[in-house]
Amino acid sequence: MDKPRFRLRCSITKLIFFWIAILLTILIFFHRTPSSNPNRRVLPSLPAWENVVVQSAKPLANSTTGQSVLVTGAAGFVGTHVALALKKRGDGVVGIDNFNKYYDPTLKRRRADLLRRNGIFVLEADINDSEKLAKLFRSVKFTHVVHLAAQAGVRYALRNPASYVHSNIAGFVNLLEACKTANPQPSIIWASSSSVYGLNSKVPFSETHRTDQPASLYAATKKAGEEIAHAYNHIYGLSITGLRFFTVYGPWGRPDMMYYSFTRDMLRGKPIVVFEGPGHKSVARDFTYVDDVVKGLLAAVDTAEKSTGSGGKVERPAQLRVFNLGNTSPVPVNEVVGLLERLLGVKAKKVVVPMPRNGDVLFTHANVSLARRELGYVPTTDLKTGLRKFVDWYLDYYSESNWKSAW
Ligand SMILES: O=C(O)[C@H]1O[C@H](OP(=O)(O)OP(=O)(O)OC[C@H]2O[C@@H](n3ccc(=O)[nH]c3=O)[C@H](O)[C@@H]2O)[C@H](O)[C@@H](O)[C@@H]1O
Repeated sequence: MDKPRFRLRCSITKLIFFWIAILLTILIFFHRTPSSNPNRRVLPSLPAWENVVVQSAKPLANSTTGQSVLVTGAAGFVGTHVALALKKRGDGVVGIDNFNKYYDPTLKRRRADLLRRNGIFVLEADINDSEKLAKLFRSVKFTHVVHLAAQAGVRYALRNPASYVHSNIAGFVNLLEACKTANPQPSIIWASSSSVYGLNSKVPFSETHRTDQPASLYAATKKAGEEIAHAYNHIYGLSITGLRFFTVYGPWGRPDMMYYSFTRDMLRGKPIVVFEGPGHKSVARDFTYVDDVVKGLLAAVDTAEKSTGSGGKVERPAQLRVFNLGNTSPVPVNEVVGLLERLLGVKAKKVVVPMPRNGDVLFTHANVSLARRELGYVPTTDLKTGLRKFVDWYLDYYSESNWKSAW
C-alpha cells in the first residue's frame, strides 16, 4: 500500500473512533442523568414493588420462628413499634400504610424512614385496595397479619364519621377477604379498643363484661370489627385474635392524643382544655406504655394457632380470641397534667370544662388476668416512667438540630 493511501486510511479510522467515542459519551450521559420529565421516574429501571416486598418479607438468618408478617398501619404509632420489634427478632416484615392526613403525615413518613433503615418496606396503599392486597398476598405467603390500620381517635368521629366506616369496617372486611383467599391463610392479630366497653360501669373491665353500649361511633366500629372477626372465623376458619388496647402512649406517638397535644400546647404557652365529669370528678384512663403493648402483641402472634380453612373448606374450628391489653392502674387526667408540668418545667394554663357528649367515657380500667394467663402479659411501665420517655423523645424529635440533620 502506498504511503498517502495508508495515511488516508489511518485518518478515516481515527475519525470513526472519534465519533464512536463522542456517541458513547452522549449515550452514557443521557442514561445516567435523571430526567427532568417526572414520568421518566416511573419507568421500570427499578425493581417492581413486588420484588422489594419479597425481600422485606424474608425472615432473617437469626429468626427462630421463620415467620413472615404483614403489618397494616405500619407507619402508625403502634405499627412502627411492632414492625421494629418483629424485625429485631428476625421475622420477615412488610408494612402497608395509606399515609392519610388525619394527623401530620410528616411524622408518618419519618416513622416509615426509620422502618426502611431497619430493612422494612412499607407499601403505600389503602387496605380498601383489593387489587393491591391480592398482589401482595400472591407475592408473599404471610404466616401472620398484624392489622393495626384504622381510623383512630374517639372525638374525631363527630367530624368525619365516614372515615371510621371506610377504614374500620370496609377496610377490615377487605383485608379479611384477602386473608381468607390466601393459601395458606395467615393468622390474624388485630387492634380492637378499650372503647368497646362504652358505658359499662363494672370495674376493672373484663373480657366477659358487656360491650353493647358504645359511647362513640369509633367504639361502635371497633365492636363491629369484633363481630366481623367472629363471622370470618366461623365461615372461613381464619384464626383471629383481637386485642383491646387501653390508651396507648409513648415515643413516636399520635399528635391527636391528649398527652401529646398537651405537651405541645404547654411548651408553646397555650391553654389546654381539661374535661371533667359530673360533680367535678376527674376523667381517668388506664394509660398503657407502648412497649408493654408490643410485648403483649408479640405474645399473641406467638400463641396464635394456624388458620384452618383452605380452598373454601374448613377442616376444623379455628382459634378466636379477645384480650385486654391495659396497664391496670387508671390515672386521672389532672394527674397527667401534673406529671407533664414537672417533666417539661412549665405551668399548664388549664381551662376546665364539663366533658362534652363527644364520645368520651369517664374512665377505663383493664383487668388483664386473661392476657396474663394465656400470653404471659405483665405491664411493667408506670405512667411517670413512660411519660419521661415520651418527653425525651418529643424534645429530641422537635429539636432544630434533628430536623437539620434529617432534611
Ligand atoms: O384506649 C382506647 O380505646 C382509645 O384510647 C385513646 O382514646 P382516649 O382514651 O380518649 O385518649 P385521648 O384522646 O388521649 O384522651 C385521654 C383523656 O384525656 C381527656 N382529654 C382529651 C382531650 C382534651 O382536650 N382534653 C381532655 O381532657 C379525654 O377526655 C380522656 O379522658 C385513643 O385515641 C383511641 O384511638 C383508642 O382506641
